[in-house]
Amino acid sequence: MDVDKALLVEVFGESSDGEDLEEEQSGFDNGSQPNYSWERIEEVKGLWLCTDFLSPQRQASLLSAIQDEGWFTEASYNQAMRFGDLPAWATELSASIRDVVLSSNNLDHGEDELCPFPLDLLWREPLFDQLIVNVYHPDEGICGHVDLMRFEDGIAIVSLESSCVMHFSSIEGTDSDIARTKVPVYLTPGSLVLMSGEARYQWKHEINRKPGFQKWEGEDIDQKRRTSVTLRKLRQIE
Ligand SMILES: O=C(O)CCC(=O)C(=O)O
Ligand SMILES: [Fe+2]
Repeated sequence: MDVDKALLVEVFGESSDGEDLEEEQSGFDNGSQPNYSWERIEEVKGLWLCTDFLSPQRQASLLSAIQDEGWFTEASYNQAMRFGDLPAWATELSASIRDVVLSSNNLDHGEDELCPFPLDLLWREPLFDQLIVNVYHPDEGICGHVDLMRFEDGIAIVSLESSCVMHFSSIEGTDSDIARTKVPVYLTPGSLVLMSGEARYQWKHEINRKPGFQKWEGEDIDQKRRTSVTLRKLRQIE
């Protein structure tokens, strides 16, 4: 087995017709029925959450593939970026994102609003060509921002290691109710967030991990190290 194949097998398991593996890899409980849980965040058009995107085993494998890159050898290193050709594990992750969108029930609905990722974005090649891995220690987060315009529409974020709340706030002025309201989204390890359209361009996203801000259903979230993988596509320069 060559190194790339060995790595892919480690991260994503052996391709096999065995039923158990099929279930593990595809999220299909009987080979035909999709069983991923997709949640549409109603307040933020274009924002979708798939809470069970990666099984615990795949989360562990993905983390070890990231670790094997050797990007985070010092505690002070907390971000790595790659452009263009992505590592094999990230290309596989992209393929899994395409698969999990295709498994959603809403594809043939015809209404973009009910599809987790617009189909024209889903079928672009490559789906993603830019990768950021962020490592956050307790109390560290990311300030409210809209991702840079140098990236196309259609952004994916995979969460690993621990849970956090990401807040979305409209970029509209501060006067309206909608601008004041922050929409909380609970990101658990193994979850996938997809942002397109309004969610990508009209809403800022932030993770405030200062004491008192990480609460879910009234309870403080116990902060631990969190790793995230963000996948985007660079805009072509015209
Ligand atoms: O870590 C995250 O979940 C978000 C990262 C992010 O928003 C970014 O890299 O632009
Ligand atoms: Fe971002």
